[in-house]
Amino acid sequence: MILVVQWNGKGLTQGTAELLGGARQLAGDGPVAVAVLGPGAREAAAEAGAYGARAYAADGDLESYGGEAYVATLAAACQSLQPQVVLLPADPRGREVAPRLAARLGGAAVTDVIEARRDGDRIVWSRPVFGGKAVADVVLKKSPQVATVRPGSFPAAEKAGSSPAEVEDLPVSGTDRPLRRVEVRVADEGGVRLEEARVIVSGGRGLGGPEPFKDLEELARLLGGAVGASLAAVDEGWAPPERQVGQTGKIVAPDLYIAIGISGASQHLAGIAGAKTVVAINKDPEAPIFEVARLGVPMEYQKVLPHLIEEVRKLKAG
Ligand SMILES: Cc1cc2nc3c(=O)[nH]c(=O)nc-3n(C[C@H](O)[C@H](O)[C@H](O)COP(=O)(O)OP(=O)(O)OC[C@H]3O[C@@H](n4cnc5c(N)ncnc54)[C@H](O)[C@@H]3O)c2cc1C
Repeated sequence: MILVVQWNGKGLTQGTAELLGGARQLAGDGPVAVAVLGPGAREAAAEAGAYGARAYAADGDLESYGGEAYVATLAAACQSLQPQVVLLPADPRGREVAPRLAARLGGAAVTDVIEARRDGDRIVWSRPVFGGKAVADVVLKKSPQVATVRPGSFPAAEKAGSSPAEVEDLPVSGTDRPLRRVEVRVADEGGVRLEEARVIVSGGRGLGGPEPFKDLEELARLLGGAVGASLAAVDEGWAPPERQVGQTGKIVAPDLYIAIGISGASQHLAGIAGAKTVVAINKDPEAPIFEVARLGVPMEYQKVLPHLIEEVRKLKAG
């Protein structure tokens, strides 16, 4: 069995549909299952039926107990379900849980997977290394194989129907530890979430100040996308930290990534390795961003951006 995990219970997410797509590829004719952990998990898990997957739910407040509740609950589930592979989202929770879960089950973990394929009995997991400059193929020698998968790595599974799955309950464990959450502060991301955006318009230090980010927002709005930023722009206070793209920010995989005034440092590129098309506007024709850009505009952005916005506006109107 291949077990796909989702952390919260508000319906099955796009990310889970992608993990299900990957699970289906790797499972061949074998069974695929979804486990949803958190409040509302039962309802969300039932949607797995539409994908022909089995459904499990640990419906309860795990978040208050930190990573331990997720690890303990999943470990107990894996001990009874015996999956060969567990797929987790490559988000902060997934990065925390994957190695701990693998260690507890005597398995092995691989993080930040961007591709996976069957090679006979083995699964070959591909993950970026050296800040995205190279890709390593990894074969895990212990089972279960626990992998965190970056968004956009697999095409989302198609729904085969709409009938809800029978949901089996998983007991919630790990809530008897001394760690308790005292407060939650939710960052107001407003609009489209970076991780789910199909289009991202990102700005860097080359914008020269916070004002031009309003134009980036306008372009992103017209394209139905989200605004991103380099670490330099975030450090300057021109964009909030939750907008940072890169090695220490968000890992994104949009269809279109427009980088404006961003040099293309390896730490930034590490966050956009999964972008399908990169467009760069940068006044320095030698900027490394052009090495990954399919379309490059080696000009000052002030001379390009207003026209770009105007053209998109016309196209949308016409
Ligand atoms: C451990 C570590 C982790 C890091 N993590 C991240 C991360 O997650 N994300 C990240 O982004 N960075 C990260 N960095 C920082 C990274 O190394 C770079 O410093 C940063 O990405 C640079 O941001 P930038 O491209 O906006 O700025 P710069 O490198 O200063 O580039 C600005 C660019 O704008 C261009 N420009 C200037 N004026 C104009 C104009 N008028 N029109 C058009 N172009 C113009 C310039 O030619 C230049 O190429 C990390 C660094 C370290 C050491």
